[in-house]
Amino acid sequence: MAGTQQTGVTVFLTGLSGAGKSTIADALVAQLEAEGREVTVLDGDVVRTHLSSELDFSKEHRDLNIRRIGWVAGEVVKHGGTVVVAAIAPYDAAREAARALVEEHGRFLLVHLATPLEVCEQRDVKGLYARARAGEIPVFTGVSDPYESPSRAELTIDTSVTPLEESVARIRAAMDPVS
Ligand SMILES: Nc1ncnc2c1ncn2[C@@H]1O[C@H](COP(=O)(O)OS(=O)(=O)O)[C@@H](OP(=O)(O)O)[C@H]1O
Ligand SMILES: Nc1ncnc2c1ncn2[C@@H]1O[C@H](COP(=O)(O)OP(=O)(O)O)[C@@H](O)[C@H]1O
Repeated sequence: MAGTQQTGVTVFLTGLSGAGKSTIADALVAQLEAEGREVTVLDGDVVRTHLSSELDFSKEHRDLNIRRIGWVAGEVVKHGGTVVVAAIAPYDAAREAARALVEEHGRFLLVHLATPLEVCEQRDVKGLYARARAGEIPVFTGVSDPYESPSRAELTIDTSVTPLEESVARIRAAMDPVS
């Protein structure tokens, strides 16, 4: 019934490659599903395979990618759903545009994974930083392309000092509306 539908929410994880977006998204989704909640996951890598396969990593295409993610998230939230986004989303204006699309229909939590570049680079989960430093990837976020820190984030977490379980617990707590 429309009047009793729960308010939808989007958790938007932003940060450098290797900051911990996918790791935290996976653990958060596992917890939400264990609670019996269905979750729509919009992970940058997956979105770029299915929805944004023609896009490159220019500013224009990154912004378009994030606008698409924001629109899809808004559509899910409109119907009371829960969305977890994991995307670099390096530009503040695009993140705020995604926020606006979601907040037309429900709640939006921006989580800035502020893990230092040195730590992300040391992790180098996919070997991309080494390739970027070698000049094989000409525009790589944090190395040769900007990451704008959020002007407003509901949560800021540095995964080099915050255990995974604590990050998930903080985000999960922030998802519940203050009564
Ligand atoms: N040039 C360049 N810069 C940044 N990232 C790159 C690049 N090329 C490929 N990749 C891989 O693409 C993943 C980021 O995609 P996103 O859709 O999240 O990026 S964005 O939000 O549109 O900026 C990102 O995934 P994560 O490492 O999980 O962040 C990278 O694996
Ligand atoms: N406290 C932590 N929180 C999240 N990830 C961590 C933490 N400590 C180490 N890691 C590791 O850092 C890496 C983060 O990679 P990933 O989640 O793929 O980042 P992203 O999706 O932002 O590119 C993983 O290998 C993960 O195991």
